[in-house]
Amino acid sequence: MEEIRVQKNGNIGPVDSSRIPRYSGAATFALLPRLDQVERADVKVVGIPFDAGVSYRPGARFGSTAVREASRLLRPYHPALDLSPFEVAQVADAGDMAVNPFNIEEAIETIQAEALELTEDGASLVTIGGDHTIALPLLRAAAQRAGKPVALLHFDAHLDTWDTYFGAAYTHGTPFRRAAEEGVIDTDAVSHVGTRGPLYGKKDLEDDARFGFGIYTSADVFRMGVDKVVAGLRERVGDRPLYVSIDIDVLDPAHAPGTGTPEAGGMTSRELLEILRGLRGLNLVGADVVEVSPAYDHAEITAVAASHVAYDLVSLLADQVARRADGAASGTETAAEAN
Ligand SMILES: N=C(N)NCCCC(=O)O
Ligand SMILES: [Zn+2]
Ligand SMILES: [Zn+2]
Repeated sequence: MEEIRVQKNGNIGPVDSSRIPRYSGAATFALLPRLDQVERADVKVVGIPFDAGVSYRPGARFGSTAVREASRLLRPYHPALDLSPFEVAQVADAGDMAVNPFNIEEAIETIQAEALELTEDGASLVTIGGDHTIALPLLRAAAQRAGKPVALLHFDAHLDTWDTYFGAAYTHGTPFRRAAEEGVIDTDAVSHVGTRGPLYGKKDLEDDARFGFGIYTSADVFRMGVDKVVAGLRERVGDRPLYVSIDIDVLDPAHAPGTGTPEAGGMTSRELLEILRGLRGLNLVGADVVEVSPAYDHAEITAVAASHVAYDLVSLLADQVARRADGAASGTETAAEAN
C-alpha cells in the first residue's frame, strides 16, 4: 500500500495517521521515514540489538523492536515543549546496527564505527535498545565528534562504574568506569540520576566519587523535586557538549518491569520526562535508551515508557536544530545561550 506522509518545512514526517491507522504497516520509530527514504536527516534514531554484556536477565537485544512497536502511538506535537519535532527537523529511523552477539569487543568496535558514520553529516543520534555496555562506544564516538570529552547525565538505578565481572572489563555494569579511564567523559560534569538499591560495598560509592560523579538518588528526586534537580544538573553541565544515557531501570519496576536488573524505589516516568524537558537549551549531542527487555514486560509498560523517553530526547535535539536555524537566520545566539 502507498505510504501517505505528513510533510512540513521540507521535512518528511510520520505516516499520516488520519489516513492510515497507526497500528498497520511496518513499525519505524514514531512511524517516521526510514533513513533511505529521505535525502538527509538532522536526527537519526537507530536500534542497537545487543545484550551480550548483561549480568542478570537477558533480552535487551529485543528492546529496539519493542520500542519501535510501542512508538506507533506517539503524536507529532509536543505540548510541554510547544514543539513539532518532526516539522522543525528531519528525523528518520536508521534501522538497526548489525552487531556481533558472540564477541563483545567486536560489537563495541562496530557500534563506535557505525555511530561515527551516522554522525558524519552532522546528524545527532538517539539509540534505542541494547544493554548498557553500548554506552561506552557511543560515548567514544560522541567525544570524537565533539573533539573533547563530553558531559554526561546518566539516568539509572545503577552506578555502572564497576570494574569487572568474572574478569570481563566490557559489560553493562562497567561502561562509565571505562569511559572515565579513557577520558571520553568530562569528569567535571558527570552525574548519575535515580541511583538506588543495594551495592556490593561502600567502596562502589567511593570509587564512583573518585571518577568525579555527582549523584541525585531517586530519593533525592522525590525529596528535592524535579525543578531543583534540573537546576543542579544544568549548572553542572553548563554549555559543554552533553550526552544523555538513560537506562530504563531508572524507573521503578512498576513503571518499567521489562528490564534486566530491576530495583525497587525508582522514579516515575513523569519525573523522568519532566527532568528531560528541563534540559531544553543545553548542548545535547546524543542519547541512548537502554535495558528494555520485552520478555519481562507486561502490556508494553516498559516499551511505552521508553518510546516516550526517546520521543522527548528526539524533541530536545529537534529543538536545537530549530534554534540553530533561527540563530543562523538572525545571525546571533549559540545553542547554550538560547535557554
Ligand atoms: N546496567 C544495568 N542495567 N545494570 C547493571 C547492574 C550490574 C550488577 O548487577 O552488578
Ligand atoms: Zn545501566
Ligand atoms: Zn541499571
